[in-house]
Amino acid sequence: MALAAPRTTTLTRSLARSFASLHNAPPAGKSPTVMMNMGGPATVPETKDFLTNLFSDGDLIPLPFQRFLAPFIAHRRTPQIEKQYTDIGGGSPILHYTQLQGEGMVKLLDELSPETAPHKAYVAFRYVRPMTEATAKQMKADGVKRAIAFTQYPQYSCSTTGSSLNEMFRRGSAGEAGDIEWSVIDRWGTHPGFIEVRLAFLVFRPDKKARRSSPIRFYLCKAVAQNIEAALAKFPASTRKDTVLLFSAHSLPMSVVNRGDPYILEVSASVSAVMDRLGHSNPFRLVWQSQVGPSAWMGMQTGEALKGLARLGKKQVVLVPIAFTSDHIETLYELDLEYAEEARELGIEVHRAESLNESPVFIRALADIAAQHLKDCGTGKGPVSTQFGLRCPGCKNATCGQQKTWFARGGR
Ligand SMILES: C=CC1=C(C)c2cc3[nH]c(cc4nc(cc5[nH]c(cc1n2)c(C)c5CCC(=O)O)C(CCC(=O)O)=C4C)c(C)c3C=C
Ligand code: FES
Ligand SMILES: [Fe+2]
Repeated sequence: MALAAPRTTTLTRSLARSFASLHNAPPAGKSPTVMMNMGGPATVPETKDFLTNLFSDGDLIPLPFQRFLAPFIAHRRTPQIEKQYTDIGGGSPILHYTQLQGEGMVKLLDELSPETAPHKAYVAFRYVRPMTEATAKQMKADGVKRAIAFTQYPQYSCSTTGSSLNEMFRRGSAGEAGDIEWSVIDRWGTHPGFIEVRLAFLVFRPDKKARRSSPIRFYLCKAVAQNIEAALAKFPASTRKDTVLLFSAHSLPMSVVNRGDPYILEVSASVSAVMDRLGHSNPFRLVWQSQVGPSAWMGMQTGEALKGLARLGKKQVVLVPIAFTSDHIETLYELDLEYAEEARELGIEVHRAESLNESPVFIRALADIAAQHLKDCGTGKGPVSTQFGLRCPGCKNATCGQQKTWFARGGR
C-alpha cells in the first residue's frame, strides 16, 4: 500500500531500526521516530540477560529445545563475555551512540523535512533495554500514528534486520504499538543519497572538488572513508601506499549464507563503494570475524588473515569495521585488544579506522536517508523497497513472509 503524502508527521528513527511516523502528530505535537538495533549490555550485570535473549532468538540462532537450551548456553557463556565487557570499560556503548545519533538525526530532519517536523527518535533494541516490546508500548502511549522502521544495520541480513522486523511485526500485529501506519528503511550500505536534498549543502561546501565528485552517491561511504584516511595518516608518508586495508565484518553461519541471505553481497558492495571513494589508493581485502560455536561460518577469518599477511611480509594494516555503525565488543575487544595485539606480535603495525559513532558526516547521512524515504513515501513509492519484498530462496520461516506482507501494507 502506498503511503499518502506526508501531511503531518511523525518520525521516529534510531540506529539499527527505526520507525518514523507521519500523518497525525501525537498529542504533544511531537513527531516520533524510532531507531532499531540489536543493542548490547550497557552495564556488565546486564550481560546474562542480553545473552539469554540473544540465544532465545530463533531468527538469529535456531536451536533445538530453544527455551531450555538458550538460558543454559547463556549461563555458561556469561563469565567470558562479562570479562570482555569489563575490559572495554564496563559495558557496550551501543545505547549511548544510538541515542546520540538518533537525536542528531532528528534535529537535521526537522530542517530537511519541515513538512513532517517536529521529529522524535525512539530506540528499539532486540536483546536489551529499551526492548522492542517496551518501545512499541511507549509509542502506543504517545499516540504515534505513523512510523518508520529504520534499521541501523547498513547491510541487510535476515539474522539481524530481519529478526528485528519480525519482532516489531509480532508486537505491531498484536496491537501492542497501537494503530500505526508503518514504512521501512531496510538497508542503506551504498545508499544513493538524496540529490535534491543534498544540493543546498553541496552548494555551500567549501570543498570545491567534493562539489563535483559524488558525495551524494556514497555519503555513508564518505564517512567510512574519512575514518580510513585518518588511520592511514598514522603511517609514514613514504610507506602509506603499501598499507593493506582489511575490512572486517561480523561473519554469518554458512547455513544462513546458503539459504540466500543478502548480507555477504551487501557488505561487499559497501566495501567496493568505499574503495571507489578512496580512489583505490591501497590494496584491500574483506574478511569476517566473531564466529560463535562449532558450525561452519563465512571466511576468511580476520585473525587468520592477519597471520597470512604477516607470512607474506606485510608490515602495515588498517582494520576497518564495515558492518556496524558504532563501537561495540567486536571493535573494542576483538579488533583492538585481541587481533591488533596478535598482529603486533607478528611484526605488523596496525591502526583501526574509528567507528562512525559521533561522526557528523554519518549523522547527516542518516538524516538524508530518512528525509528521502519520507519524500518517496509521499510520492507514492510505497512503504517498502523492491528488494525488501523478496524472501531468501531457501527461507522456511513463515514469520518472514507474514512480516513482509504486513509492512508492505503499511502495517495493516
Ligand atoms: C552486522 C552485524 C552482525 C551480524 C550479521 C551478526 C550475526 C550473528 N551474531 C551471532 C551471535 C552473537 N553475536 C553477538 C554479539 C554481537 N553481534 C553483533 C553484530 C552482528 N551479529 C554485535 C554488534 C554484537 C555485540 C554487541 C555489543 O557488544 O554491544 C553475540 C554475543 C557476544 C558473544 O557471546 O560472543 C553472539 C552470541 C550469530 C549467531 C549471528 C548470525 C546468525
Ligand atoms: S530467512 Fe531470509 S527471508 Fe526468511
Ligand atoms: Fe552477532
